[in-house]
Parts: sequence; structure tokens; C-alpha cells
Amino acid sequence: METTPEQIPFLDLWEASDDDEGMSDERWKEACREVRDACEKFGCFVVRPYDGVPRDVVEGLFRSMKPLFDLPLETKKKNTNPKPYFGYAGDSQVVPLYESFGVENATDLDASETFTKLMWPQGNPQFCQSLNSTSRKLLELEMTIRKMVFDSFGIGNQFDSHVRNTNSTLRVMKYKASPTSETAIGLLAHTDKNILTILCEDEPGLQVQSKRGDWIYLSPPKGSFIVIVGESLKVWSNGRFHAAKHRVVMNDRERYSCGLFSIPNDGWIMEVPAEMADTQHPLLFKPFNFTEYISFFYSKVDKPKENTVEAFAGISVN
Ligand SMILES: O=C(O)CCC(=O)C(=O)O
Ligand SMILES: [Fe+2]
Repeated sequence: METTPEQIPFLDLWEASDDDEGMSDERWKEACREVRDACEKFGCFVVRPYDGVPRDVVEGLFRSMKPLFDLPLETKKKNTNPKPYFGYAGDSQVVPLYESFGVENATDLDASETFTKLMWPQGNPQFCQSLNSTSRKLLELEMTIRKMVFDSFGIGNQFDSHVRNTNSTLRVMKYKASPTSETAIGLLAHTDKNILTILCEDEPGLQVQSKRGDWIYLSPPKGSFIVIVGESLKVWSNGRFHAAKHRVVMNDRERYSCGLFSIPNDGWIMEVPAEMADTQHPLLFKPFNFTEYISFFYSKVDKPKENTVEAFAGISVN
């Protein structure tokens, strides 16, 4: 049977909004519905370029990423972090084309300066400025989308306390081109464990798996933002949202990307809000410590590869 190819939604969230006035109430409500719908159906959507994140901010970061990845390996390795993928990652046999740096709380100027100093002890103000401004702008976008999610369920009053229990990390990534004429895996299929991920890329390569199981190749217009629902938000939504599985597939061009990840604070006990469970939506997750879940995920204990959060904190409903 022929089926029509699925399309990841492209949202023009700021369509028809006045720069000074922002979004009208009406438009805000509509945007909340669009965001919720995309999170439920796909766990992923694209936000088209808009003035809130000026193009030159992210482009400035992309320009300084090549010199960053060209630094000597022993310098790059100075960016250490005990959490997997939060420091420098590279030189991996599993994903040989992939390399990345995580910068925790890069929205704080101090954190951006510390990272820059580690990489360029003589200083690199342009890089530091780009890293910090991009992180701030992407976090603003993340918070707007997160607020839309809360408002879409009528619990916008819980947004501030949620934000207080979260932090953010900026990750910059480089993927080498495929070494052969065939495509090659840049990053293995996975779901993100955090709340929301906002990605920017200079070349396409990201594929998202639909609920039906098809891999959808995303090739959004330059300057767009790809939003991915993480498992923490899926839990928060009591399973209404889909944490989209995604991967990177490389062709003959190298690729740079950066992502802003909103993340539960260490030790935070994550709980489904009471408003999200009712007779039609029985409670699917018991409260759990986010840090313990991450340790479980990366531990060697026998666990399912899929639906790991269900195995850790799921309540079975019959
Ligand atoms: O490089 C990308 O576009 C995807 C990166 C990603 O999925 C991740 O870091 O979790
Ligand atoms: Fe990811």
C-alpha cells in the first residue's frame, strides 16, 4: 500500500507579529496549539528564521567553530566534564566522524569566558561573544517554546518553577564528510534525555524517525531552528509528547551544528504535574531523580535500549 510521505511541521511562530507589540493573544494561543500538536505527533518541528534570533549571531558562532575544532587534540581535551557528552567528545570508534564540545551554562558570560580561555589562553573575544550571545538567544527561544507548551495545557503558572529547576548547555558539533562515496552515520540514532533541544546547522544531515518508523530527512531553510522533544518533557507531559528518535547521516560535505539543551538540574525529582493525569490519561511515570536516571541510562546494568525511561520509572497501566 502506498502511503504519503510524512512531513515534520515547519512553524512560522512569529508570523504577523508586530516587532514592538510582539504576538497578539490570539496568535499566541494559536502558536501554543501548533507547538503542542507537533510535540504530540512528531516530537520535532522546525521554527523558521525570525528576527528574535538575528542571523549574524549564529553565523558568527559557525564562523569561529572551524578554528575551534582545528585546535590541537591536547587543547581540545582540556574541556573535561564527568557527564557524557558534556565535555570534549571525539576520536570515537563508534562515531568516527563526530566531534563535540559541551559548554555548561554558556548563557553566563563567566562560563563562556572560562571555556574560551581554556581553548585560547591568549584570548579570543570574538568567539567568546558569539558563544555567549548564541546561547542566550537560543535559550530565549527555548523558554518561549517551553512557555507555549505549559500554556497549551493551561498550566502556564507552573512555568517559572520548572525553569528554576533547569539549566542549559550549549554543544557545538563537527561531523567529517563521509570517507566514501556512500553516506555514513555521523551520530547514532538516539532520543535526547533532556527537556527540549534547539538545533542550528550549516548543512543538512539530521534525520528524525516518525512514529510510523520512517526516517525523515530534514532540510530546513538556512537559519532555521530544529526543535526536538527530550524524554524529560515526554515524562512531564505524562506520555502525550513523543521523544523523537534522531540521527545524523553524512554525505560528501562536512557539517557543523550547535544545540542548546535545556536540562533538569542535578538531583531534581521529576514528577508529572497533577493536572496532566486523569482517567483518560492515567499516570504513566512515578517521580524520579533525573541524575539517577542518567546514571542508569549510561550504566552497564541490563536494560532495554528502547523506552529506557519507561523501564526506569514507568507505571504499567492495564
Ligand atoms: O548535530 C545534530 O544536528 C544533532 C545532534 C544531536 O542529536 C545531539 O547532540 O543530541
Ligand atoms: Fe540528539
